[in-house]
Amino acid sequence: MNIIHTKNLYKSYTRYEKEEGFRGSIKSLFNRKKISKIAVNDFNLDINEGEFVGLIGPNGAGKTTLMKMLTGIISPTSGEISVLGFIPNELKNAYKKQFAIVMGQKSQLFQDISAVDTFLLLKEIYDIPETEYRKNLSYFTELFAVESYLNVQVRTLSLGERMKMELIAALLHNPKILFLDEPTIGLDAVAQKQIRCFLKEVNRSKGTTILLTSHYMEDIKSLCERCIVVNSGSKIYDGSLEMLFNHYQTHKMITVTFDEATSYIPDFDVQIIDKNPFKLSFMAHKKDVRFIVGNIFNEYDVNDISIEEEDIGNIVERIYSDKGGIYR
Ligand SMILES: Nc1ncnc2c1ncn2[C@@H]1O[C@H](COP(=O)(O)OP(=O)(O)OP(=O)(O)O)[C@@H](O)[C@H]1O
Repeated sequence: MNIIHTKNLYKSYTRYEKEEGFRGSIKSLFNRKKISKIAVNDFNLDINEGEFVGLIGPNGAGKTTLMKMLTGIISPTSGEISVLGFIPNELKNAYKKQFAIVMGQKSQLFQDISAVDTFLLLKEIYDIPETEYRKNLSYFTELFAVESYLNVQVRTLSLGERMKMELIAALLHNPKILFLDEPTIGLDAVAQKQIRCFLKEVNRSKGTTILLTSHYMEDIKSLCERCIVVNSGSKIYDGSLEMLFNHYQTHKMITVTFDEATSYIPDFDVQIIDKNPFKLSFMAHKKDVRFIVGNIFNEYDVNDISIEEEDIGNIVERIYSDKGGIYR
C-alpha cells in the first residue's frame, strides 16, 4: 500500500544578502538583495508501507528539505503531498501520532533529565497505553543493550549512547513511518553498526516504513533495497540499490600504511589521492581491488589497510554523465 505520495513537489526558499561590515548593515535596512533558492524541484515520490528507502545526495541537494515537508515542519511552495492520507503541514494530531523524525544533528531529549523521564513524558503526550509502553521500552532497550543508561542525565551520555536513546524515544509510540536524517553522523564504526542492526530489526519486526538520509554509504548499502539519489533538488535515480552500485559505483578507495618506507605504486589504473613513504591512498577500479590488495600483502609489511566505498559525489557525477544510463 502506498503511504507516501508527492507529485511535482516544489520548494523554494527566499533569503537576503547584505554587504559586509557596518555600512552594509545600515544599507540593508533600506535595500536588501533578495535571493531565491530552489531546494526541491518537481519531485515525484511514492513509497509503500514497510519499505526501507535510502535518500542520498551531496550537501545541499534538498534531502532535509524533503524530509521537513513530509513531516509538516515546513510547507511546500507548490505541488501535491500526502503521507498516510494526511497533508503533513496541516499538522493534524492524528498524523503526528503516526510518524517520528530523528535528526542526527538535533536532540529531541531533555538534556537535564534522564532518558527514561523523557520517555514517560512522551508516553503522556502520545497517549501510549501502559502495557504497550512497557513492552516497547523493554524491547528497544534490550535490542540496544542500553538498560544501564536509562536513568542517567542525558547530558552525560556519549553521542552514540544519546543517539540510541533518541531512536528509542522516537519509536515508543509505534510510528508507522520513521524519518531519519543522518542518524549515524559523527558516530564511531561500532555505534554505527549497532544502529544499523537496530533499524534493520525494527523495520523487519514492526513493519515500520523508514526513509533514511545518510552520507555514509555503508548505512545505505546495508539497510536499503531501494535508493533515491537527489541532486540540486531533483531526483536523478530511483531504483534498486544493487543496480545503482553495480552500474555507477565503479571504484573503491584503498588506504595502506606500511611498516617500512616504500615507494610502492600499484601496477594498475589507479588515481593517487595521498602519498608519503609510509602511507598511500588511491582510488582503484572495483574489479582490480582484490588483485591489488593481494599484491600488497604478498610483497610488503602492511601496518594497516582500509577499503572504503566511493564518495556519493562521484556516483552522482557518473549518473549525470551517463546519458543513456539505467535511469534517464
Ligand atoms: N531555511 C532556509 N533558507 C534558505 N535556504 C535554505 C534553507 N534551508 C535550506 N536552504 C538551502 O536549500 C538547499 C537544500 O538544503 P537541504 O538542507 O535540504 O540539503 P541537504 O541535501 O539536506 O544537505 P546536507 O546533506 O548538507 O544536509 C541548500 O542550498 C540550502 O542552502
